[in-house]
Amino acid sequence: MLYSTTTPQQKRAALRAALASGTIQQFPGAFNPLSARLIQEKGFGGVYISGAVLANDLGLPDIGLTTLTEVATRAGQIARMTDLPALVDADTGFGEPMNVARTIQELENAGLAGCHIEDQFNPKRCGHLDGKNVVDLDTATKRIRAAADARRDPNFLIMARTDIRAVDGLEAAQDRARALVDAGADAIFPEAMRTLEEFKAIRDAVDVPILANMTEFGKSDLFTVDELASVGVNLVIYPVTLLRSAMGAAERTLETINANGTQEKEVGNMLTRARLYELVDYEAYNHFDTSVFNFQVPGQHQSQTKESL
Ligand SMILES: C[C@](O)(C(=O)O)[C@H](CC(=O)O)C(=O)O
Ligand SMILES: [Mg+2]
Repeated sequence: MLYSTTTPQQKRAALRAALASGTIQQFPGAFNPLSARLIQEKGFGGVYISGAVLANDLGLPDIGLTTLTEVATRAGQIARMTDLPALVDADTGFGEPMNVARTIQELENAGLAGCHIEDQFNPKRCGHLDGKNVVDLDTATKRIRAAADARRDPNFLIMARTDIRAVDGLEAAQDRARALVDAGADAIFPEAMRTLEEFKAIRDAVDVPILANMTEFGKSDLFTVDELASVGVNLVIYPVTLLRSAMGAAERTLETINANGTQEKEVGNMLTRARLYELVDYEAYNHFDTSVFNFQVPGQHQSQTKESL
């Protein structure tokens, strides 16, 4: 009821343990706080909070227009609705090293379990689009070092994302991944890998957990979780999947209303009122008052509820 009772510290420790468990983790992207509830209910190990989704949700393209305040606020709203650890996309860190340090502390304050910081130039773009560029090694490693030094909870996960594969090739991605780990990254997100072999090459280059981004309509095929586990991937994200599904459904429903003058035909595909109430734990709120106002009035024998007064 209200919010998760698991503390951010517990979630961070849980994320560390999950990544060290040897079992691949699957984090779907929550496009709002309620969808984080659904992700938890369906048994996933964690929640991803996508920068693309946060931007698109505001009607903006994913080109670095969102601010730290917007991202930390929304990510915090999502993180506090679930007991699962939440990993947030911090883009390029919202500036250079000093800003990156502040970003980490704000994300810690917002209750996140970790974040990833990428080595793209600003304005950044989706890692699966052409025409992106990366900063030099010195700038990239400084961002990560600043992030690692700034955290106050040693379990807050600093993941370094490198977009260099699409710019300078796979070997450059291996070299950069190693350098980012040396700079203090706890995990690596190699962006826009094209094949399973490429994931394997990154796996061979570093000893820390690695992430696979299974975003649709991008440069990677949609590998199964078993395929990804077979090449040593520790964590797979489905960043924009739920937003695309939800918006796809919304579009179809609007078309149905236009075509038929009623939504009737789509009702069977909707989350029912009962399911929606279940997800927001409506029942628990019904009982809240009765437990709080169940007190003894001096001079009377039986306890009285608010209703009987
Ligand atoms: C993972 C990602 O950074 C995101 O913001 O979710 C995006 C996803 C996408 O645009 O499909 C990315 O750059 O891959
Ligand atoms: Mg992103």
